[in-house]
Amino acid sequence: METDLRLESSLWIGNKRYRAVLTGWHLKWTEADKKNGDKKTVSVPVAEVVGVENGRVEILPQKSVEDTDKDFTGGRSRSTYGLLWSLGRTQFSCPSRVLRDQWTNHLRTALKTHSPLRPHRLLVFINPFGGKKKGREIYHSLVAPLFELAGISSHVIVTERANQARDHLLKKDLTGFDGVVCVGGDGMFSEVLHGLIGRTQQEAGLCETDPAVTLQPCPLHIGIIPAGSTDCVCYATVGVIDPVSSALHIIIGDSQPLDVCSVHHASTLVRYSVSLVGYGFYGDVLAESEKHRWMGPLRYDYSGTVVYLSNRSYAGIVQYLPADPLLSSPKDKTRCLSGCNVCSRSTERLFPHTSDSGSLYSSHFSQYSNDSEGEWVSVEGRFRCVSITCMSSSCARSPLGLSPSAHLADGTGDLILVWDTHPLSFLKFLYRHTSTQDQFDLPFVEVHRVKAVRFSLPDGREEEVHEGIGELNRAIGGEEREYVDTVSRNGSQQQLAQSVVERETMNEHKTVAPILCGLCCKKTPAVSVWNCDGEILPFTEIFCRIHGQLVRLYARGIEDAAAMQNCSQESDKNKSRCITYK
Ligand SMILES: Nc1ncnc2c1ncn2[C@@H]1O[C@H](COP(=O)(O)OP(=O)(O)OP(=O)(O)O)[C@@H](O)[C@H]1O
Repeated sequence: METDLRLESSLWIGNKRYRAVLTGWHLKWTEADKKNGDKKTVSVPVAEVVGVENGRVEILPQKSVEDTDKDFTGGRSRSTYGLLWSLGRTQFSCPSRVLRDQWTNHLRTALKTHSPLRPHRLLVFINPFGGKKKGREIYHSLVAPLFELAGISSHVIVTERANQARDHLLKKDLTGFDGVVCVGGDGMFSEVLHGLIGRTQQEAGLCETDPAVTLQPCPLHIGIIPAGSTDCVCYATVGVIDPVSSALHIIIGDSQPLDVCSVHHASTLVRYSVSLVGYGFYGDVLAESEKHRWMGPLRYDYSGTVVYLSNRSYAGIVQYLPADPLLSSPKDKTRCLSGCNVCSRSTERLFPHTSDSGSLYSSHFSQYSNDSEGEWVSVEGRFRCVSITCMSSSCARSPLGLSPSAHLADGTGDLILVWDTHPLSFLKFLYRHTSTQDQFDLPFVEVHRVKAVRFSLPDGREEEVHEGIGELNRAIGGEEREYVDTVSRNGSQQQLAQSVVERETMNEHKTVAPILCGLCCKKTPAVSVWNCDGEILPFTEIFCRIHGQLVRLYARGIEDAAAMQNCSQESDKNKSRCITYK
């Protein structure tokens, strides 16, 4: 194959002549008319080539093609500044049309054979109302031209209602698609996540509601084009919120596996989460912010302040199944970066070298069997917050995230327990999320790497909750309906019997919390609510299980920013690497 693909000839970039060689894995060109010592060579991995087109082509901000006989244009993804990627464009001129056609054909074949994970056909969902309502514009002006250059055909659906993307993925024919792209924020990603996981389990004949069932990983990749008000999943998996960088990761077929946490109540699957499942402070902030949606993104700052000032802690029993401490620790001060060793070892653990994935999954499942029940650890007390996160959950405001050493794909989550403490100490904990100081290095904070977590209320809480229900209804009338809506709107899957959820929801009101009623409430509520990736859960007592590498994103994780920075400076020194050549 290497020999078939090899092509070598003189090419011109501008008025300089180069000796160009395509080997299959690399396209290289070296200045031809210089003395040997002065000759510079540019080497572009074929895996980074976005596409090739005949003629002199401009791609961004607007596509234009000057159809000439002897030119072709190559686009490649390149890191411009740290984690930000952009399109590098090179215009080559050949001595003849025949040679030009040979080059474009060889390059296209090399892309097929040496970069096999590239998508050819994508299903794209655009939420026109996400974030600043610019989803459509972002996709058509920044992303679609790149997909076109890469020869990717996309079927675009602009959503007309919430959950349209999820329902489509659950019910419609997905044959021929390599991946699903969501243009929107975390809510839109969550829809696609639920749709794809549900569809995969349906097809495998698996029951998602049972936490003991080992779920099938999704065959389709998910791409995220950030266009929401919160784009945490994109930030934590790409390292930057930039539609062009994300589009380039999709085009070159980068693949980042991701752990997913399933949240269950009794025998019901409530939701899937990849980021935060948080009780106490984070639940209260979300509940409070829902009352002030009219404030826009400011509502989170406002609600955070209100909830902080209300100085609440909640009683609870937390049981957790620790992960193997020999593999990694949430306090080991490492970061999960591209090509992470911990995640790679986990891949070997979850998917040993055999095609029999059924048995592999059952071996993983044994960790949850009765044999491991003895390993459960139980703690009881009053907590400011209880959080479970499958990833660092870094975002622009908290660049290191809730758990800076968490891994994207090691099959574990981090459980963060913040015990009741003095308000100023808690403020210190919160503040440390915005700095590089270690938020776990505080006496009232515990962090554990876990495979599963159970949360329950201590005995006797039930009565207190009953008393609180009146207050709840007075403070946030109609909340009961809202709970049911939340589950049916965002809750897991079609096959979750709605009636079960509604019945459970009604029952749960006997035990579930009066949610936050702000500073106006004289009595501290007995229980908080769970914030699950930005949605309020209708149940207090939950069971969470981490599913290793259940989905794959078109991303490559966080590249080492320092290394990338050096690379970028090097490339600036050598202008020929910033390819815009003729
Ligand atoms: N056409 C639509 N109309 C109304 N809601 C929609 C539509 N399409 C998707 N949604 C829903 O909008 C919600 C928010 O979308 P998204 O995450 O894209 O934006 P966002 O601005 O980041 O949202 P938020 O800040 O509320 O999380 C999602 O839960 C999604 O289900």
